[in-house]
Amino acid sequence: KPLALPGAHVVVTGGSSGIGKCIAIECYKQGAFITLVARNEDKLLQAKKEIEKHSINDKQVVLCISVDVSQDYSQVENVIKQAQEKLGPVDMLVNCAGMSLSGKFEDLEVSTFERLMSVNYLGSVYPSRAVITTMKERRVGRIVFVSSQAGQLGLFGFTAYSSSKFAIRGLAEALQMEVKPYNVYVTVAYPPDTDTPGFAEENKTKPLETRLISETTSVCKPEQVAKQIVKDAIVVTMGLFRTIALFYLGSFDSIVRRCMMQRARSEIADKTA
Ligand SMILES: NC(=O)C1=CN([C@@H]2O[C@H](COP(=O)(O)OP(=O)(O)OC[C@H]3O[C@@H](n4cnc5c(N)ncnc54)[C@H](OP(=O)(O)O)[C@@H]3O)[C@@H](O)[C@H]2O)C=CC1
Ligand SMILES: CCCCCCCCCCCCCCCC(=O)[C@@H](N)CO
Repeated sequence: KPLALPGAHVVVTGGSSGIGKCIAIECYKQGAFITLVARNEDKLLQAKKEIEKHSINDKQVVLCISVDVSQDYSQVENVIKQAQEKLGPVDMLVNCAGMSLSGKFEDLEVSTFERLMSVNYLGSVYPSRAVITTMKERRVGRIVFVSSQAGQLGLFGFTAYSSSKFAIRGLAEALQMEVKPYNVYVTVAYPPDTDTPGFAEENKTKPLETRLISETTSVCKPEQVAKQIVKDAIVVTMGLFRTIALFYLGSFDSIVRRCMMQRARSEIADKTA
């Protein structure tokens, strides 16, 4: 049942920096082949060199592809095609590309809401949409979404960021219900503040209240956050919320399974008729 990482193809968006880079290193250390997806080519090459230091055999490959995951679906689809041609079908997709901008609601430009929604939300929809058909066909796959603690609680200064991270949760839970019968598993990570280049950038413009709220918890190391995310993706378990919702989700899952079986039966009946 757990996904075997040795020899697996893992695509990490946002894999050139911070949490994404640490996730790539963690998977590479366990024998995976990696595709890094981000915009800046220098940062991609830098990260590739760093990741390659952790190889455990001489067959492992780190592929880099530059694309903006938030702009054009057909570009993202092409990137996934290229990656699959070089390293085979994607076994695990980690949607880690994202950014944070904070400020009081009335001080944020309207364009900031559009930007965060495209990068954090659509930037997770596009790569997932591009891998899902093959995963369902192969009956193999993991899709990881990186939300945030600010994706569980709406917090001062995060009207634009929190909503883009809440959106990810809705997407992930709905998608999980669709793909579970195909042995494809979806996980969502809700990390706390983590010491990354993106976090340093965010702190330059954080409102005081946001900073004080954020300082009530400690800052995590990206290696530690990455380790947990990879572990949760390999061995899928249930969080507290999911346990409470177990009855409902379980009965919904069985509706989905029943429909799938019914459809399969009528297809067979049609063929033999
Ligand atoms: N650090 C933290 O405190 C927390 C972070 N998170 C989330 O974790 C994720 C990673 O954060 P963190 O490691 O701090 O971020 P970093 O800023 O350090 O790294 C972001 C990565 O995403 C890439 N990226 C950003 N925008 C795009 C885009 N439009 N298209 C393709 N790639 C893109 C960047 O490369 P490039 O710029 O070259 O494209 C880079 O590789 C984000 O989704 C963030 O919201 C969640 C909770 C806490
Ligand atoms: C049941 C839920 C538990 C909630 C615990 C309470 C936490 C309050 C402090 C939260 C600090 C803000 C985190 C945002 C991290 C982030 O996404 C940005 N740093 C990205 O750069």
